[in-house]
Amino acid sequence: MSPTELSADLLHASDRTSLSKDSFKRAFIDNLFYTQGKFLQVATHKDYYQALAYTVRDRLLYRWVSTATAYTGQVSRTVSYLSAEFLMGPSLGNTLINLGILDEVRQAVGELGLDLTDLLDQEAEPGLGNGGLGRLAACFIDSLATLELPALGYGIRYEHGIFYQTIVDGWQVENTDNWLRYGNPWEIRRPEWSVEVKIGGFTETYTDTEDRHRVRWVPAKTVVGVPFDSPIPGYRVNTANTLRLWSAEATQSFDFEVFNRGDYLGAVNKKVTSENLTKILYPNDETPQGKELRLEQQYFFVACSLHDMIRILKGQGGSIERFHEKFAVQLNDTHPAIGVAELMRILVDDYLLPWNDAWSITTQTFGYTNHTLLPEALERWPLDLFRRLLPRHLELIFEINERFLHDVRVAFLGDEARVRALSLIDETGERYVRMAHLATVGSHAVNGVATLHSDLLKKDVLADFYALSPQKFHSITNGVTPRRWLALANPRLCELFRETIGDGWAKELDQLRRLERHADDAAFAERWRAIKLDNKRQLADLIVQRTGIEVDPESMFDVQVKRIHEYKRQHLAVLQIIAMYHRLKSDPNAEVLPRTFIFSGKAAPGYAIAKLMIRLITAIGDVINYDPEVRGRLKVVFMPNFSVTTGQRIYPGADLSEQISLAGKEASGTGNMKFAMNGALTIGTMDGANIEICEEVGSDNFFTFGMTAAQVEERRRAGYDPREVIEANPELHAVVELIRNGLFSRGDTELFKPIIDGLLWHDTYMLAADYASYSDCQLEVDRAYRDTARWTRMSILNVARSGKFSSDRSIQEYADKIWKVTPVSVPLL
Ligand SMILES: [N-]=[N+]=N[C@]1([C@H](N)O)O[C@H](CO)[C@@H](O)[C@H](O)[C@H]1O
Repeated sequence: MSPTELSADLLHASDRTSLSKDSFKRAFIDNLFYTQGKFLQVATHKDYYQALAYTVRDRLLYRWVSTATAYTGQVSRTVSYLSAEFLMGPSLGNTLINLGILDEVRQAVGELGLDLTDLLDQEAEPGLGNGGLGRLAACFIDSLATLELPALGYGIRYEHGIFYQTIVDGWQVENTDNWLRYGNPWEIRRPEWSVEVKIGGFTETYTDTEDRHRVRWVPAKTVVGVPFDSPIPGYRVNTANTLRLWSAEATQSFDFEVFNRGDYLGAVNKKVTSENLTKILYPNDETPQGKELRLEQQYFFVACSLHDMIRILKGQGGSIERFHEKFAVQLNDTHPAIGVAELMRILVDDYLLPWNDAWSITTQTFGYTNHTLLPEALERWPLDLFRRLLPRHLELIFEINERFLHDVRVAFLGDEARVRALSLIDETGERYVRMAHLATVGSHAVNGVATLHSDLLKKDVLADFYALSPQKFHSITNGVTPRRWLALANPRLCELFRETIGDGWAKELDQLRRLERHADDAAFAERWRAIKLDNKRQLADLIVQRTGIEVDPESMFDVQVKRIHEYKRQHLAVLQIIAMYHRLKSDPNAEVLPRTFIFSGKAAPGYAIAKLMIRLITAIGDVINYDPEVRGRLKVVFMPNFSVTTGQRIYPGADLSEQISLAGKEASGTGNMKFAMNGALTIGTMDGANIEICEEVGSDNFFTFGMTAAQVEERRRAGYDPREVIEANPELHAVVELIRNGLFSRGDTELFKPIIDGLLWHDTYMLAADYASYSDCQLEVDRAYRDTARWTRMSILNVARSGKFSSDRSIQEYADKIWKVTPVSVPLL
């Protein structure tokens, strides 16, 4: 009997694969005892959670092993998704949804006197990402598994993820995240697949025994990359792909010799410095941290991942010349772009492939996704730092550049300006390596993450590359997984779906379109409203619990949750709220539609204006929320610590989704999609994916305002003076004066001066220019909300027409257009 048959037999024999309620109860008690060493009476909620996690994990491992067996057997073409961030969120709930056992497990633990919701809340959230880019990676690997596409997610196992945000005296305070405090039942350490990574040092050429010219890289130090694997189950399929996160460890954890010389710190120095490599996630969204450690982190996980892919290829008898046939490697932004040079180093230096063969394999292997147009977000590394950390890679990048610019000169004879613009090397200042250029030249496919964004990429940031190789450029609009963002986050609404259209929508989101025929059904609309109100009540409970602020679930919940950034314009919403407050103060008996403004989001610790924007939000709340004349008709809440878990609680309870970035700045947005599919209506600019949401749901079910991206450019070209605009708009002028005079800062006119001065003298993100249109649009929102039947109909149609925004659709496009990969069905062992 073969090992596979034997293990299949043993697996079937054990009770640890069964999904039945009773097997669960038995296994749960077993794990509580044998894993946690506790029994029901003395166990803590953490113990119960851990025991349940291990019980569910067993069922997952069964699929994981079955999947690995299927893939090994078939040498299937595999997607490798390289991302410095994976914002996974808690695993237990999502796994129960994808295995289709949520109800059984809820019942099983219920019969043991426990509440599944409590246990779900025990799980620490792995915050291994900053925002949209990291969460997109998580949604994508969920869809890859659900579509039964062989895939590996490769990233970094940060010991400390994104900071835990608390609000103290109205200010953001960053607290170290300790997601690993109680261990992580969802990962398995795989030391057997460790990789040694070189860093620093120098290169030297030599002639080897076969008289061949070779280059040797003599590193200054080596670090060991240890993989931690987590199973990624697809929805209602047997497939469980792998997320492989690399952790840095020392080649030698304790140097006895140094210790014997009485230098204890010296003895552990290697261990400490090595582990520092994956100690913490850089908390910046859109603003690269030009720190040495950041480049080391990027090279470390990319080097480990490429080494690991070659191990897998070799393990299946594959040859290096066919690496690109086995692996389709996607670069999630430029953070892993060093991969282009690393694969060339391996192919040329280690496998001695001729340059052109190596380059052909490399360019056929990589695809590059750009996620931002913000110039300050495009990574470029100083040559000195590069030379010091990665001397061989810099040599290779120069070679790549020389050959590339030769082609450019042939294509654009005598156009040296274009040569400078396209070069991988920015010759200004201390000279830099442009990572977006390396990624673009080294890939066979480049894509933006929404139609407008991809157009602007072709017209602007990568225009010269588009002119050179238009065939490389694609557009694949982002998506989000309906499993976490609907099935798990909004069970009430999904129950109504089940009764009305069945539950095929979770795998085929376009099926939601069947709800359209119920949009005018009064009884259905009544239920729809009742569900939204219940979700709002639940959100109101969370708000008072987290902030102490009482809010009225009957009021309109007007929500803006995302990273704090000037281009996302949370401060535009603040200006409008102050105008509403001002209007109310000038006529307290005016008929005002009660609104609760809910903000949430983290500011990068070094981004002072963003932190001041949070302070402004809490400051206006401190005044408005306790102003007796307002009588609770306006409430402003800043919910601390926006995360995947918090998002799951907020999206189902929102009425209005604020997507108000300056057109041309938000590449896509993904929160906008989560709101729409949970029945919130959007007030938004024609930016990123807002445009496509508006197209799908219909412009009469979307509140549009503001300049388009073209109008923004036009206005900027024509010369933009924000003071002129503010002077000309009495309401806006009054609002600016109220802030300037310290109404929201106990008379301190200095506190918000940086924001006011920014507005008056620069207004980089054109708040003043879009203010009037935004303010008018909010009045339109009021009118629509008063017409309950109309609002409910719009809400139903937003959900019914949000099918496009499933990450399954995005991934199918990547598979068809870029990766050329096909599903592999996995038989259970
Ligand atoms: N980095 N980055 N970019 C972003 C987000 N900030 O993470 O990627 C997200 C995922 O593509 C986009 O939705 C969002 O618009 C864009 O700003």
